[in-house]
Parts: sequence; C-alpha cells; structure tokens
Amino acid sequence: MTTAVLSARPGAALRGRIRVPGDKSISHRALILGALATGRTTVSGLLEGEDILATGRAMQAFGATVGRTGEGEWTIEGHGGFSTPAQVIDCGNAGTGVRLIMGAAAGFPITATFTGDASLQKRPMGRVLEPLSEMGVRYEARDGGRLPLTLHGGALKGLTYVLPMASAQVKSAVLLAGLNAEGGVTVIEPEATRDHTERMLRAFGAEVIVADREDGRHVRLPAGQALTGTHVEVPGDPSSAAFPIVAGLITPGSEITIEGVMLNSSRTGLFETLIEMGGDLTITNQREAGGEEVGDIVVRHSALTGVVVPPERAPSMIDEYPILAVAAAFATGETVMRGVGEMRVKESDRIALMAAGLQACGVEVVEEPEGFMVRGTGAAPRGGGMITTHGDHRIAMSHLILGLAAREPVRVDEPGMIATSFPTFASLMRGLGGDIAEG
Ligand SMILES: O=C(O)C1=C[C@@H](OP(=O)(O)O)[C@@H](O)[C@H](O)C1
Ligand SMILES: C=C(OP(=O)(O)O)C(=O)O
Repeated sequence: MTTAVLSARPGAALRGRIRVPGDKSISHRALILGALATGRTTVSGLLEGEDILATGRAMQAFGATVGRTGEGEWTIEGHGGFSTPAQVIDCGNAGTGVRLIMGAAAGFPITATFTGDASLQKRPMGRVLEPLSEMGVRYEARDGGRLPLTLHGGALKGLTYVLPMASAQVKSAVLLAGLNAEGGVTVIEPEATRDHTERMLRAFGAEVIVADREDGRHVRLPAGQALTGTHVEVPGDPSSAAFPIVAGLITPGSEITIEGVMLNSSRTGLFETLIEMGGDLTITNQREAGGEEVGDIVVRHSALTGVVVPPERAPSMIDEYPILAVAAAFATGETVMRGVGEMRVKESDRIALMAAGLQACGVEVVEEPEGFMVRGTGAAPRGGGMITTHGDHRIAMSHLILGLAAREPVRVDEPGMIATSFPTFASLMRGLGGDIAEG
C-alpha cells in the first residue's frame, strides 16, 4: 500500500475509446472453479488486480497450478479438490475472494487459516460461517467471526438456506461448499443477486437448477457433481466502466466509448439509473461473449436530474452507489438512495465516507442509517476536498472523477488501493484527457 496522494484537476473535455479490465467477480470465480475442477482451465481477459492476484496465490496454496501466459491470459491446472495449504491464506482486500474461497475449501477434509488486510479484518464473515457451520464446518474466529480465522472442512451435509441479506458472496460460498455436500444445496434469495457463480458452474459442467418462485429465486445444486476444466472469456467490468461513464456525463464537451462492457442485467442498475437521470448513454455492438451479453457504451456530457433510486435495484448496482452519488452531485435536485445498508460493510463504510467526502467538496448530503440523499444544484460543485478513503478503491476513484469536473482539484489518500480492482484507472483517464497526477 502506498501513502502517496493522487489529485484530479478540472480541465478538458474527455474524449476517446477505451476498454476497461476484466470483470472482478468473474475473474475470482474463474480461478476458484478452475482450481476445483479436474484438468486445464484457460482464462482470457482476467483482471490482473490485487484482489484477483491474491485469489490466484490462494489457489496455488490449495494445490492448483496457476500460471500466466500473456496479458490477461492465465491457465489453471486443477486436481478436482483442495489440499491442506502450507501457509496462511491471505486474501488481501478482497471480500469476494475470502468468502468464496472459504466456501470452496469447506467441502474438503482440510484445515486452513484465512486472513486479509486491515479493511478485510473488519468485515463480517459470520454471514458465511453461519450457513457453512450448519453444513458441518467447524471454525475458530475472533469476535463474531472476523479474520483471521481457521476453518476445518469436510463431511458436509446438504442445506436449504434462505439468504438473510442480498449477497452473491454468501450465495456463492454455499453453492461452492455444496459441490461436496451430501444431498447438495438450495439457496433461496428473496432478492436476486449477480448470477456469475451459477453460470460458471454450468460452464464447468455442473447442473444448476434455477426457479423464480413467490418467495424469491431458488438456486439448487444437486449432489455429486464434478467440474471439468474449460475456457473462460472474461468481459469488461461494468463496475469499472462506471467511472469513465460518469466522468463523461459530468465533464462538458465529453464523448467516450467504452468497448466490451458486460451487460448482465444483475449488474446494470447504474446504467438504468443514469439513463433515468437524463444521461446520454447508448449501447451499440451488443453481442454475446463468454456466455455473457456485452456491448460498447457511448456516453456524452448530459444535464442530469435527481431521481429516487428504487431500493429493489440495489443488488444490481451495490458497488456503484459511490460513483452514482458523484453523478447526483452534478444533477439538478435530490437523488435518494435507500435500502443500501450493505454499503456500510464493504471495504469501508461507504455511506459515511461518501457523505463526508462530498460534503468536503461543498455538496449537500443527508445521511440515513440505510441510505443517503445527495442534493445537486445543477452546477459543478466546488470540489477542493482532501479525501480520506480508508483504503477503499471505489471511494478513491469516485472522488477523483468528481475532481475532473468540479471547480477546484480534489485529492485522495491511499490511491495505491485502486489497483485492487482497476489498476489502469489513472492511465485510462489520462488517455481520455483527464488531469490525474500524483501530489
Ligand atoms: O459476488 C461478488 O462477486 C460480489 C458481490 C457483492 O458483494 P456482496 O455479496 O457482499 O453483496 C459485491 O459488492 C462485490 O464487489 C462482488
Ligand atoms: C465490495 C467490493 O469488493 P469485495 O467485497 O470483493 O471486497 C467492491 O469491489 O466494491
């Protein structure tokens, strides 16, 4: 982690065509399923961010052979199971990494100790430990299930589990443990969350039965299934594309094209919301790639109007509320974001940090326990803040985008953390004409 400061200065219109790195959710899953499978998995377009590199090292530690053959090109030789690792599994900053890997490891008669960085050590792991314990996992953890923790897996029973919160990570942990549980598993999600695990399990040869019922989506993984190595093509990450998209909307004179963005409807809530706000966002060249819908997104500077974001949209844009709040700061009127309490247990308390950061830049924000409201005046906010990010990549990137179009520069601390999810962020934004520099 670096302690340098990065600043964004208002300036020119942003113009050009870019491609954002591969999707983070799919990249984690490709490495994990590749390691669980038998045989060779090849991946193209893998996100080479710190979160994913940590998952790659973890898969090596559990016995897979993971290698890089070119930019974004990786191979995983899986042995159809995990063996006891010789070292502590350090997942760095990645909630997705540690929660999915704990689920995957739980199915095997092994012991493993997991840890992460200071941010990850504060995040709740009980949400995964609870269903895994019901399946038969034993563990030792700090207060209420925080990292570091030691997990003892194997001899799992099947489970039908109703998700107590909208979390694709918890769903995925149960499904991955279910691969080696007697009787298989069913996860019932009252609110549908991203479905990348279900799709990828099928791509690796497993049967996954999904049914939409009155009480939610039922995802059933029948028992006794083996995974076989395959090829995974990772599409562009919509959660990363969100940053240049909002930059284009709020910076006068801008026109940007972002190529190859994944358009899975469980991830596109932000795009819907921006269009409702009056954002000029068009999708061209829509096609299928690697089992996902992708397209090129063209964005032009637009006059935005505040909206009430439907709370039921939250799972499809949970990581995008920080950058939506920046768009809202440039809009006319109030943007209301409710039903987003999950934001408080991400890499940081994202409601608190967005409220503090925007207020430091002269924007009016009202914070609520499970939401917040941003009041825009239709004019560029003052900017000028020095933002404390608590090492949260999305807090850093959101405020840098604000700084490109505010009246005064915006500075963020711990910018090194941006490399967890979007290592090329600053260089791509500079290539479009954005003034982002150290100091
Ligand atoms: O499953 C995934 O890949 C993710 C699920 C979401 O977390 P939750 O499951 O905690 O909502 C999201 O915030 C995270 O960035 C990635
Ligand atoms: C919440 C995020 O990731 P994770 O939970 O994997 O740390 C994110 O990338 O915004």
